[in-house]
Amino acid sequence: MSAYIVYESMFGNTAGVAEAVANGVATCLPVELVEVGDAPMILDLQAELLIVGAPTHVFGLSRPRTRDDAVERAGRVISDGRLMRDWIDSRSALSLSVATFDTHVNPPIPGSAARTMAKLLTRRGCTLVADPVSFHVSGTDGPVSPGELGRAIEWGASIARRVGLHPSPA
Ligand SMILES: Cc1cc2nc3c(=O)[nH]c(=O)nc-3n(C[C@H](O)[C@H](O)[C@H](O)COP(=O)(O)O)c2cc1C
Repeated sequence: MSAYIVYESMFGNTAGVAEAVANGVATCLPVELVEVGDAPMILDLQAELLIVGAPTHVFGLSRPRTRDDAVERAGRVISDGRLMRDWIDSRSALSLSVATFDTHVNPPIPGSAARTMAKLLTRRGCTLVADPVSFHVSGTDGPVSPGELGRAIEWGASIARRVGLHPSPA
């Protein structure tokens, strides 16, 4: 059994949280971490557990317009290719175990990329193995709020333990 973590990130905060989640998962399962623009097609994934992470943009997942706003703000961003919503948007049924996380400003405002991704993936037949979770950043550009990277490591480890101990039936 192995895990794949795919993330989208403009300013680097979600990338940092994804790395922390990967460190947690790696305590139990082999794991690969990849930016969404470099990920294989979702249908071709050779993993039993898929974890996806993205920044919350305008109450949900990024769109071309919100990506442009991030570029205007930062000049350069990490994710400048395929959108997470397009990567997830497979027309075929999927049967992966999935968990979703996002980054989100603190104090929180309504809406969550993690919940949007969970909805898109379960609609395609994936099974959620944990409730969608948000990790906080201190402002639009970050940094990740104190304690959140530790929480991300523990979240990754808890999912890997759960899935590793109770693999879904073949
Ligand atoms: C265009 C844009 C829209 C955003 N909309 C929201 C929002 O609706 N809710 C929220 O909590 N944060 C919002 N944010 C803040 C992002 O969630 C924050 O920039 C992100 O967590 C940083 O992650 P990253 O460094 O991986 O891009 C927005 C940021 C941008 C650039």
